[in-house]
Amino acid sequence: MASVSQVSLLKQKLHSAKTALAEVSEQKEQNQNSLLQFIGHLSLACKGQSIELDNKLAKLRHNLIGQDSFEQSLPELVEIEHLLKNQYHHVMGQLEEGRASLSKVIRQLQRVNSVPDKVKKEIAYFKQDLGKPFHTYWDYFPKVERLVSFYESILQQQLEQGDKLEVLPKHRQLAHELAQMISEIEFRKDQRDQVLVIKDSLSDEIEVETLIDAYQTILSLLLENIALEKSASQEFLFALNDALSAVREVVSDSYNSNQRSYQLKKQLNREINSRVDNVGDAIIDIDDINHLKSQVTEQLASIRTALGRKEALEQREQAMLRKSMETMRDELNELSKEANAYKERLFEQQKINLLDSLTQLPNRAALEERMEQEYRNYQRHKHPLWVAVADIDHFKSINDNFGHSTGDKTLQVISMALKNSLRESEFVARYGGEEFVLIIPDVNASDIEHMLNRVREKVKNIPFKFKNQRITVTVSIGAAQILENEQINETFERADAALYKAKHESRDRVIIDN
Ligand SMILES: Nc1nc2c(ncn2[C@@H]2O[C@H](COP(=O)(O)OP(=O)(O)OP(=O)(O)O)[C@@H](O)[C@H]2O)c(=O)[nH]1
Repeated sequence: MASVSQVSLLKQKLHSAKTALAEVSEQKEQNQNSLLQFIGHLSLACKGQSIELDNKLAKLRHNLIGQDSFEQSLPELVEIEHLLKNQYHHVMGQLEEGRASLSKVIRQLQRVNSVPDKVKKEIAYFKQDLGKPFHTYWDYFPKVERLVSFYESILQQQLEQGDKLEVLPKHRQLAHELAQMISEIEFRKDQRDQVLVIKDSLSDEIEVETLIDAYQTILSLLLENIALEKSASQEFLFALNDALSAVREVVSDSYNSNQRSYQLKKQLNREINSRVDNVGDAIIDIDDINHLKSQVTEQLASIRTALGRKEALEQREQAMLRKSMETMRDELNELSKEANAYKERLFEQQKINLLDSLTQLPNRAALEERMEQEYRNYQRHKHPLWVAVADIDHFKSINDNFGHSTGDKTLQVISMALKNSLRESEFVARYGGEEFVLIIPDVNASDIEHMLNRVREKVKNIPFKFKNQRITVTVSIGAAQILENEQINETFERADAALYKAKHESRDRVIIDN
């Protein structure tokens, strides 16, 4: 009996265990299905964000369908979690970048003068709103749409106004390039103030009309330069020609008048001679003394007249000669004045040609001349000779943050500091942009690094203050010593490569090529 009841109890237990097992596996299947469903939705939601993530999710879904437990897929899940995390940071980064570029565009929009007041206000609110970070792309897209609508209303307004041209980033770029080009052109002293005004007008807020005006003015200044140079030579040639023809005229005048007066003189001489002969004949022929007296008196009177005429002729000749000599002297004086002015102009032009107009340091042409000269010295005496290339660090950010004319002033101040930190026998030129080349003779290898570091520190210690902000500007320097059998250009290239290294090793440093 007891065993019968035990068996039925066991049966009961077995039945309920079976039911429980069935429930558990049903539950598991349900869980697995929900997981599959979840992964399916996650795949859809993430689709297109990252190919790697897409592939991993598809593979996981595929694996889970064939498996009766998802434990095997745990490593894949961990990987996907990692990818999702990365994706999150990537998206956040992109959103932040998007927000920053929207803010930049908005700042540019705020600079446009012709924005209607109402839109101006909306833009200001929008800008405040942009200060808050975005969390999803859905925060970002409407902002872009809004921005486009601002553009549209500004464009609309401008179309209605009709005359003012819209300032595009391309125009700003052109203005920037023009300003840079101006820095590289050598203008005459009397043109420089005008050029500075144009340069100022090109920094920061420009209008398209300003840009066009600037182009026109610069072009006419350049043309004027060319024309002036040409007319200077022309003036000189004309003056030279005038003077030469004056000389020729004087010579031929004096020849002609000489010829004429020679004939006259000959005739006069003949007359005088014949008078004298007549007197002689009279003395021989005439016996009556009274008659002789009157004859002689008559002859003498005509001799006197002839002599008087002769004297008058000679005086006239003398006066004519003096006059033509004076004309010739005046012409020659004029010519030599002209030649001096021309010489001065050429000298001035030569000086301009060798000086950088912005910094007044020697320019690239002057550098080449000096390099040749130092190279010749080196070949003769074999004393040490160094070439160093210095470049201002992050100079672009000075232009970007404080404007091109502040950039120009910075270049001027640094140029002076470089020049003042060198000895008389040393040389610095502006090679271009924010790059300078130093030629340093007679310094030993053990001293050069210390010497260049002094130059670097000198620049670093300049107390720049822009927009009430104390700024430290630094330079990186690369240097090389000329080697036996090396051309100086090769030394320059090694110095430039050392500068490149200095730039890559955190800047504000001196690197010597060894
Ligand atoms: N204001 C002004 N800027 C100039 C002149 N010549 C060149 N520049 C600017 O100098 C900047 C040089 O920038 P980059 O070559 O990028 O170098 P950087 O910003 O100094 O950076 P690193 O050299 O890498 O430290 C550019 O923005 C040029 O427009 C000039 O005569 N005046």
